Amino acid sequence: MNPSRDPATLPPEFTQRLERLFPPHIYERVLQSFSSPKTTTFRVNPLKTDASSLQKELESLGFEIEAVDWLPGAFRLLDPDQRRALTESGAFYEGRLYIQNLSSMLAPLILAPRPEEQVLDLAAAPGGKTLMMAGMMENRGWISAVEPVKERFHRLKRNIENAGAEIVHTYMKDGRSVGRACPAMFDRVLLDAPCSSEAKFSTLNPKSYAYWSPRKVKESQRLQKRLILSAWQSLRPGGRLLYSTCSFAPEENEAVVDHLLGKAPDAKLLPIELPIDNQMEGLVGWEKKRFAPELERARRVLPTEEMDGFFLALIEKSL
Ligand SMILES: C[S@@+](CC[C@H](N)C(=O)[O-])C[C@H]1O[C@@H](n2cnc3c(N)ncnc32)[C@H](O)[C@@H]1O
Repeated sequence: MNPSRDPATLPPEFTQRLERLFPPHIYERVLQSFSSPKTTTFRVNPLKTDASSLQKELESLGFEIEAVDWLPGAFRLLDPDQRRALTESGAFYEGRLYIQNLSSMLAPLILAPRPEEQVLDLAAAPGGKTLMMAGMMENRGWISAVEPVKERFHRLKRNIENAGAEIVHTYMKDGRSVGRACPAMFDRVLLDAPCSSEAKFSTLNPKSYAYWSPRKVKESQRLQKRLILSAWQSLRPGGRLLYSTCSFAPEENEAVVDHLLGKAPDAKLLPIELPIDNQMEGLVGWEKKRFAPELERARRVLPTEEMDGFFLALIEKSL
């Protein structure tokens, strides 16, 4: 498969599923986003510097950047040709900045961990969200970051050391076992679940969807259902769980959260306020399957020229 600007190169079974999921005007937009290059965005690491010093440092080196007005500490790189130079800059190497899609930054923003809390990141590598949470917690408290895949685990460790995130403790473990091992231990749990990644497919990188199939979506769902129950078990009463994926598939999103709601009478979905326009509430046109009405509170972030597609659900455990 060769890189192409034509969305017609995506697997037809995949685009048909999207067509059933979204209203026509959104479907067209989503489809086009798979063939457009994305703006590079990044985040200041407040454990090493502050946004205005970072901005001055990068501008003095000739980088064309702009602060994202709805997300303090986030920037966009205006000149796409400077991406390579950014990844070779001292600020990048020394962990003063972290390149991250804006959609990914929404998960910590909505979970909102605070200093001194006990936090679990159940699927953590390479660590972008873990590090953002360590910054929000001002390096005070405790973050357990779990990742079972060896190479990814070591990358996570390197990123944490480089960022100076001293409150992060890493565990090379399967997230499915954590709930049983650490019941009711955490104030906040992030489950940024392994998924089919279909909201990040790009026709410019056909490898991104080379192995996609409806069967893969179902396989992801099986793992996600077990991970969400483990995440729930590890959460203390009164605590909050943020479930996110970079997939559009209801099987990997609503169905997984619905599975938890069916097993946990103490689970309640909370409304989510996102500071962006490109979002969609609830489900449109997804065939016969019905989910708990509360699922309307979950959000899909629609892809744009600078944001990947994303799904977010915030769930609270009753006291
Ligand atoms: C979407 S990525 C996480 C991205 C990360 N939160 C970030 O922002 O950098 C999902 C991660 O889950 C890991 N994973 C796969 N199976 C897992 C399991 N059984 N338990 C925990 N994590 C798992 C994958 O290796 C992958 O690193």
